[in-house]
Amino acid sequence: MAEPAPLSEEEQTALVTSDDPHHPANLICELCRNFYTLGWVTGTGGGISIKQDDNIYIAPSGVQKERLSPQDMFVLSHSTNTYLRTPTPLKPSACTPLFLAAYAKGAGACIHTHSHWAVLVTLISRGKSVFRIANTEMIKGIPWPSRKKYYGFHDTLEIPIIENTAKEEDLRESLEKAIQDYPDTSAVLVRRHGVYVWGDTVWKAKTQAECYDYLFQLAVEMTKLGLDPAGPIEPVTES
Ligand SMILES: CSCCC(=O)C(=O)COP(=O)(O)O
Ligand SMILES: [Zn+2]
Repeated sequence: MAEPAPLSEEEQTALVTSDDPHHPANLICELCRNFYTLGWVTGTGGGISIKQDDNIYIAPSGVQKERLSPQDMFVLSHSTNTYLRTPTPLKPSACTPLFLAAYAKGAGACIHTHSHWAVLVTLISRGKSVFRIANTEMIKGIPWPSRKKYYGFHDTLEIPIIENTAKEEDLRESLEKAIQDYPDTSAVLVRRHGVYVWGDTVWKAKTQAECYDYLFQLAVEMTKLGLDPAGPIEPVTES
């Protein structure tokens, strides 16, 4: 099939220009400012990508994510895997292959954070390739696709952990394997690095990223107190 003709300058600009605050190009800027205040995307690392119909919106690499403007956004066609918009002299996020792995699973948005809690949870998991937590209210914010429901309070949530690589883009293979091994997961932790979280929509991805981050913090604090995040509920012995 012939390559589609490249878009004109005006057409490329139109892809990222909208008064609608919910337009992906606007939303990525707003959410990155919020995520920066949470410590999720500081020092240019981390970010978010949003898919609208066939168009995937991606921020540039190596720029301060809290200072993005809609005109900085790359737009990739999912079906043809070609860029519709490439704002020079920028490069698309190094997380792009990882975002694409989430889109291959049917996601509508993918968030990558460098949250301390995500990093610490991979460290307390010492050499394990999965993190587990159970009997915690915020587990109920995480979908369980094969059961067509959300996890329940008493369920054990498992999040795969992969090892970091020198270059972000080289994580793709092990992230895809983790998704294969844990087909119900909507997050993959990267040891000493952070986490990728995806959801059906941008709002679901955001809610899930918040629930995961809460669970990671809780697990780290529980472990410091000598409590097992995946342990059973203690029976009540005194009235
Ligand atoms: C100091 S950030 C190191 C690279 C990284 O982990 C990352 O998430 C950067 O992504 P970018 O979108 O800036 O390519
Ligand atoms: Zn990163």
